[in-house]
Amino acid sequence: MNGVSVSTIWQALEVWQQQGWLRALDINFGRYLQRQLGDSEQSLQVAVLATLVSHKLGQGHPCLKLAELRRNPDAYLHILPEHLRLNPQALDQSLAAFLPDQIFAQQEPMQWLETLQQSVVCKGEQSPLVVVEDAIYLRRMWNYEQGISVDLQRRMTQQVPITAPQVAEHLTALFGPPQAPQVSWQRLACAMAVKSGFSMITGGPGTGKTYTVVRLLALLQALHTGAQPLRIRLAAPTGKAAARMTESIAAERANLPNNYQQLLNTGAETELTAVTLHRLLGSQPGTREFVHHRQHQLAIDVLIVDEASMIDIEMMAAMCAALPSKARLILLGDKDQLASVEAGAVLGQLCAGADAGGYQPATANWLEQATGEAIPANYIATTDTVAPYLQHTVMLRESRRFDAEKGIGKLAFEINQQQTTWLKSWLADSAQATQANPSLANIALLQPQTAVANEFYQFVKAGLQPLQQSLAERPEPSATDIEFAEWAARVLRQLGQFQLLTAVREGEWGMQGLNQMLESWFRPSTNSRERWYHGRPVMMTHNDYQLDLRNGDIGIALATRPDEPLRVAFPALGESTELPVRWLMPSRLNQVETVYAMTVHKSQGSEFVHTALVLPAHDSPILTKELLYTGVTRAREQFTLIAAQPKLALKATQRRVERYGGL
Ligand SMILES: Nc1ncnc2c1ncn2[C@@H]1O[C@H](COP(=O)(O)OP(=O)(O)OP(=O)(O)O)[C@@H](O)[C@H]1O
Repeated sequence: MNGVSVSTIWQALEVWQQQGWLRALDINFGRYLQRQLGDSEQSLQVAVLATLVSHKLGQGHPCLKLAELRRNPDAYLHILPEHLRLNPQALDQSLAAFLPDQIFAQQEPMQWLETLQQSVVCKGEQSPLVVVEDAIYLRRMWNYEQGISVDLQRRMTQQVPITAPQVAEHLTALFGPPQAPQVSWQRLACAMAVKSGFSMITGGPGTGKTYTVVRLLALLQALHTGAQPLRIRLAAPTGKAAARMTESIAAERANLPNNYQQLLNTGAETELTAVTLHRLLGSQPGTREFVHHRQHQLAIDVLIVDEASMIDIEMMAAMCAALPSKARLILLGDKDQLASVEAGAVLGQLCAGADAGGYQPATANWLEQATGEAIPANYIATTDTVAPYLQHTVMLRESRRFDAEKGIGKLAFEINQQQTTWLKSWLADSAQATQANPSLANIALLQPQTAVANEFYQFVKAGLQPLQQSLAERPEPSATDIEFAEWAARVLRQLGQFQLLTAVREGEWGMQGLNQMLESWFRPSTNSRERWYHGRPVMMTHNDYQLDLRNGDIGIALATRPDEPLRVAFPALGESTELPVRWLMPSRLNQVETVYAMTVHKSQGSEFVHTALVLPAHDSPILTKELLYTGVTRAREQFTLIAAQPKLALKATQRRVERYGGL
């Protein structure tokens, strides 16, 4: 070893932990292994690596990549908290020598791999760490990845006895005939999904994922020859995504031809109400275990999961284990969105390369025969190397909601493609760009220099005005409970009309700072000190199984009659309940935060009529094209970018999220 000694590096890790830059959990894991191995330089090397593996896991990476650590220690380990990254001058100079770039400057961490591989912590089937090339995994993460790979390989090779002409006939009834030279990727997606035990349908907003899935459900039942209808379940990673899936499927189902609609009227078998994955698998409070697992699998034939970009590898592994090997798994989602905040980027990794198609001739042949569509030559693989997952993936390419040449669609497209020419000119003068091209009217750029600028205040005030109005339209005290609940439901709907999204949590333009400021602007002056006040919008920050509330669920505190306490209204749980909202006492809600502003991460799976994305005033590795794309595509009708430094949007567009993993 050369350069800084390993004990100095270990000392730096301890400093990071004291500063709160590293979780105690991470360093304790390193300490634990070191104690097992005894006092030596080698065991300290193992302890450093183990601590960093745990640290990366906390950031959502299933493994530590040594080549990345070597290439760019500061950026890769990303240990400084946001406020220090945004304001490096605030860093105590005595800490500068402990930063990753300094301590790893003359290290060759790859050489440490040998030590690690020789160590008992990597030997045997139960070892806590696993090394694969330059990647170091926690055993648990490695097992998840292996479990998922083996499971999906098996599903992909499952033989499904369905012939192309059978499929073609139904596709024509459900979608109409092929419209050459246009290619219907939706028809292709259905043909793909009925032929295989595992398939993925990826596409941006409004590309018809729901439209396709409803037809796919009908097609699956129509092709099924068993005595009983297929048992189909729908699920999504979050409560909100599940509720949206249920709603959009119910709406789209009404457009099916009658005979196909009837196939979906099978009562309990085709359960068209989507549930969260946690509920489907049966989560058990206080444990990682689910009611359903490999030894007690779900009694279903088909599982369709929406918003699959939010599935982390632990959940994916649990889902694969709980799904019978003969059951079909269909994942829907937008591969270009941010991945789950937990570890892994399952959909992004499995669908990597889907833009280019990558179909082997055999795959393309089946698809063409079953659909009558001609797959353009540029989507056929040009090499003999088979990309197995791509043989089970269809990307929907045409957005029905957004025109790629107009406003929100244009902005999302340019960011997603990492193209900066148009973006640069739009950022330089968005008003001029809209004047020259009125189809850009649903996107706007605001450049307030500080968050207290009047320009920003006026913007937010206008955005929240309809909500304030509906809060003021409280029924008279003599109104019935139902009338109060209906009013609360109207207020909740207004909450979905306008939403500020932030890239970061801390700082002037971070979620916390903005929420504090907006509270000071908009809370009623009568209770300026109370944590809870009439009109406080809140979001759950954790799952609460007792209250049946999920991380990300949104409610609002409302004062009803003068003699009643303040209560928080959340959307009702299902159609069976009488009231459109349910009321909870604030004292029962321990894990909530104010949500005038929410982070882009938390906004996944939601859409707002007018979405405003706020960028910080300084660059940060958090600003990536995935974050911008996810933020922009949360907007249904209007999008505003708020950036004191618009050029940061260009930097972000050029930066990608790196999530390493072996799927
Ligand atoms: N092939 C089609 N023919 C006619 N209309 C279609 C077709 N595909 C989609 N649509 C319509 O386009 C709109 C968007 O489709 P859909 O809601 O299925 O997209 P999505 O990908 O599920 O969107 P989201 O981003 O909300 O998940 C819907 O109104 C749908 O009915």
